[in-house]
Amino acid sequence: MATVHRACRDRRARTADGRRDTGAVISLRGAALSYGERVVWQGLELDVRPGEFLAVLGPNGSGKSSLVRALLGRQPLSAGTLSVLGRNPREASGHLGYVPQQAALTAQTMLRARDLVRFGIDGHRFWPRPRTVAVRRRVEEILEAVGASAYADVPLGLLSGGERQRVRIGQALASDPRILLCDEPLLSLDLHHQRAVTELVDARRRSHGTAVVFVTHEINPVLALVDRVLYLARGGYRVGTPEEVLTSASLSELYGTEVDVVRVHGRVVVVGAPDEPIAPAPPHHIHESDGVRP
Ligand SMILES: Nc1ncnc2c1ncn2[C@@H]1O[C@H](COP(=O)(O)OP(=O)(O)OP(=O)(O)O)[C@@H](O)[C@H]1O
Repeated sequence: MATVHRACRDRRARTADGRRDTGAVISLRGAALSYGERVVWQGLELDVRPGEFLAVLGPNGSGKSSLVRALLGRQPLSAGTLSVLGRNPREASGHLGYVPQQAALTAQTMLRARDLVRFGIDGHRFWPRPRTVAVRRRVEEILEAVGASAYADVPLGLLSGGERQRVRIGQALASDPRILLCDEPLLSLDLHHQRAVTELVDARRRSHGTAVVFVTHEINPVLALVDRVLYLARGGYRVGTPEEVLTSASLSELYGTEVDVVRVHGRVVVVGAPDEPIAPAPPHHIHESDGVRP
């Protein structure tokens, strides 16, 4: 027995690529992602801890969704290493919950919230799936947890954007993930639904220690919840608490142009940040100490 424990301890002590385990559920070292000649980001050093809420910000085309795809094991890095739960991201994908960007659904779809959540539990199995009492009970629990019980049997195409987003979060949570990846889950939601969605995600990470990587264009709806911000722009990045990263000095340096960060009534407003992707800065722009804040 003691041998087994020691073996487990030893396995935990090292990550898949032989580095000492820091307890991080996501670990990127010297990571770069390119499409052909186009370098999206590079030199990325990042550890995400269990239960941490990391918001990923940046202008259009800065590589936020590409990062999510890399974490899902769907997009290889062009340099550096990425480990998810101490493994290759593909091997860890069963422990990840993913809330994709809002996809258009036809009003004709007959799929219901109940079906989508069930796919989250047993979607990886081939049909026919046994509808066990345990699965049915779990579906009900999740629908209840995300506040979707009332419309569990309504075709998804007839639900509002906010209702659908609750169901998607339910689907992502159904497999009891250790990491939740959310790609712009607040897009096109009104303030009330934005709050409901962010509270659901926050409750999950507090109750289960699920790490959250939350891509968003708009920091304010999650500002009070996030532990750290990863801000991608111009091929580089900054990472740290919102107070560290969302400053005029930090973002001006990252963008290579003057950017003002103003705080008004508890909201953060970034003024002067270019919307369009700018050519990445040359590699020497990224300092070793950039953004690597414990
Ligand atoms: N499969 C691909 N092949 C080639 N280029 C790609 C591919 N996917 C994304 N890109 C390009 O990589 C860059 C980063 O795209 P990505 O979707 O990751 O950015 P983003 O920050 O999520 O953007 P947005 O905020 O607009 O959703 C963009 O310039 C995009 O056109």
